[in-house]
Amino acid sequence: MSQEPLRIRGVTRSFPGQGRAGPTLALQPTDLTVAPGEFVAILGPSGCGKSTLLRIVAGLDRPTAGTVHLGPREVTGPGPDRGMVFQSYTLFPWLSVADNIRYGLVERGVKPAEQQEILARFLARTGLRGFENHWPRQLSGGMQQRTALARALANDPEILLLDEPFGALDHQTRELMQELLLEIWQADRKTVLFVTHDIDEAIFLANRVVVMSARPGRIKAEVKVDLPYPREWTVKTTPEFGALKARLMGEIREEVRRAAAS
Ligand SMILES: Nc1ncnc2c1ncn2[C@@H]1O[C@H](COP(=O)(O)OP(=O)(O)OP(=O)(O)O)[C@@H](O)[C@H]1O
Repeated sequence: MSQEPLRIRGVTRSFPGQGRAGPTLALQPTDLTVAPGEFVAILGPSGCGKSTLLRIVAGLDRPTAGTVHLGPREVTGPGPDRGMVFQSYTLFPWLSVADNIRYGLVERGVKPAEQQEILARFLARTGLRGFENHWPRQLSGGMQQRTALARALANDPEILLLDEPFGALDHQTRELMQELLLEIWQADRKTVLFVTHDIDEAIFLANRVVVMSARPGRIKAEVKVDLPYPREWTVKTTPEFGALKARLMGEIREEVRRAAAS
């Protein structure tokens, strides 16, 4: 699928109150453009509306006001042009690894020979060769997320939407998954919008880090990450990485304090 820019314009979201509680304003008017092939990380404290914004881009939620366009098309619901991976494991438990990865291809009526070719490619790229007949419950958390990533990529979406995809993994597995994602991105340059609250993860992966304020969320800062690609884990030990980290820590600490005081 050719890639198109993502344009988020004036998107707000408030959730109706329940009982005596008033409505929750989750997102203040938000504008963001993501260019084709860019890797943008959205960083922010818990509850600042990161997932809400990503769900709106995915078409799983509707904004209270504002619009989202992928190329010329307005987003009004989910579609195969956007591939999503969530933090919680969302594989279909009744389908094998292979059938999970093939799911979107079967839905779209892709010919069986082409399905096999795509499946083989993404099993190899995500290191899952040999596990195609396993059930999700037989896989470690890291392998489940590899399968989820392969499932999203197999549909050749215009943009990948990743919501804390490694958030439930242990530290070592998380770092390996970051390297795997980076390898895939460096090879394909697929547009990525990646939500995280992990500063190191955001810097290591992204070209640009967008920092959100405490709730109600808005974009309060944007930091370009000029570290060259291909990146290896050793980049985390460089002074340039340290300087970016110090700057982003400052931005985030301010927001966490504000959130705790409110
Ligand atoms: N369906 C909903 N109904 C009511 N309130 C909601 C709903 N979804 C989100 N919220 C509220 O909107 C705010 C933003 O939530 P969101 O999940 O987008 O934050 P987040 O930045 O992704 O947080 P975290 O990092 O903890 O996942 C929170 O206060 C949350 O309670």
